[in-house]
Amino acid sequence: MSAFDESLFPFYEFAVQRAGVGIHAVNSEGRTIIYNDKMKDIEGLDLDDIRDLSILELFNFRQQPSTLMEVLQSGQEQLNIKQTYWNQNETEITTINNTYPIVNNGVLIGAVELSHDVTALEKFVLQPLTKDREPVLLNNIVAESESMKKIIATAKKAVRAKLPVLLVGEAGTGKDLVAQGIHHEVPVVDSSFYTLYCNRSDNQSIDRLATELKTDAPFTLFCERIDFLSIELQRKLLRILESSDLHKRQFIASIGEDPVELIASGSLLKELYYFFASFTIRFPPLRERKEDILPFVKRYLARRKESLGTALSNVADEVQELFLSYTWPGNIRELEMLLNEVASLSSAEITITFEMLPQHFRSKIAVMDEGAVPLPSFIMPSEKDLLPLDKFLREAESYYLQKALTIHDGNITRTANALSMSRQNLQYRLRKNKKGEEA
Ligand SMILES: Nc1ncnc2c1ncn2[C@@H]1O[C@H](COP(=O)(O)OP(=O)(O)OP(=O)(O)O)[C@@H](O)[C@H]1O
Repeated sequence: MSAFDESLFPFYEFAVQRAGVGIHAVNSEGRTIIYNDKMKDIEGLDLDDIRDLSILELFNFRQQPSTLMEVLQSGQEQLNIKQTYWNQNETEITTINNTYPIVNNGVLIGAVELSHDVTALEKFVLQPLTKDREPVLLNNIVAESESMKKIIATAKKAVRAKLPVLLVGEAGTGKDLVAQGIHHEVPVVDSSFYTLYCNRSDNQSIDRLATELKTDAPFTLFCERIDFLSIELQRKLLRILESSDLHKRQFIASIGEDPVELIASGSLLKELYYFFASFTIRFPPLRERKEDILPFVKRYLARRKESLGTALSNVADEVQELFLSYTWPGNIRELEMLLNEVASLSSAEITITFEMLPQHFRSKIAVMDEGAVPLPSFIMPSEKDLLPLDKFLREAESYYLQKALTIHDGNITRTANALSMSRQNLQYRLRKNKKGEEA
């Protein structure tokens, strides 16, 4: 088969588009040249969104080191790299990636990443192993920090008052867990816990809910992330809830950001907010209540030992310090998934040591240690966080140059060679960026 047989291109193209793995290929300059439908599903982006972006602009998309960029730099393949991130649709995604350099006639011409979406596997097979097998009780939730203790106390008051509750906090802070704790606080015979997973355009589940609410059965309804529903569906949900018997049911909802901002940006219906807001419970991110980190780890290891018989029961001092200094953008969920990963790869080890931490986590810590200013995220969660383009590009450039210098031990000549620029150009850009930072 000739490599240049152009009549085969439609077949290649078809196979790439229909493949069950995400495929993302970049040329040697880091420009995207292939981005298939599966990758679009995974990342929530379109080829048109990214075609004109250089890797500089793209590489912070996952807020994790870009394996494509690393492979372009090193020429070495990277296999079985697990990444968890929040895509453009604010959906949490876990992938396992294999990234390969593409070499033609001895010259590196680009890199290709194959992404396996294992989100469902994580959620339904791996995560339940760490979940409580018994009903979640408010008293069993890890609450060492003052703010978490206050959350538990307010949740108990809400149960007594039997009023709707609004849980406000970033993803992974424990809103779902507290909703379940509220449900189990005062057991009601035959009462069930229902979760309405709010999806922008999912009319059907709202209709199913309307039918369910017509019955007499007691239950707790948890509307998870109502801010993800379109305003039209929020209005419909409100109508259904208002026509239901409030005394028989416990209604709980969650949102991911401050309600005032969500209302102002048109993502939350004011009236729906008022419906739930009798008890508003705010969950601070984990980085603002670090006292919960080590107790959570301790409890996780004890449970894992009990259910799966793993030997792990301690954390080395060095790792404890890292856990306390890291910012945990994915909150307790991120910590829990990291522990899942470490524990599933452990055998007879008793203590979690630095060497047992996965490479992607160590890279994040390394970036923090270098004092690098985290890049503004390429995909912004809300309009207010958008930076002017030239400011974003300046920050991206500064970050990239610093990373490149670190890789080459601060050696200007080697760094300039690696970046295919002259020493003078590199020095000029470093000086310019420094002035920009001082200004
Ligand atoms: N205080 C805590 N004690 C024990 N486990 C916790 C605590 N907070 C969170 N978790 C665990 O972390 C994971 C994420 O929590 P949860 O699903 O409740 O977050 P969430 O705020 O509802 O996230 P999202 O907004 O993405 O739905 C769960 O597995 C949960 O069991």
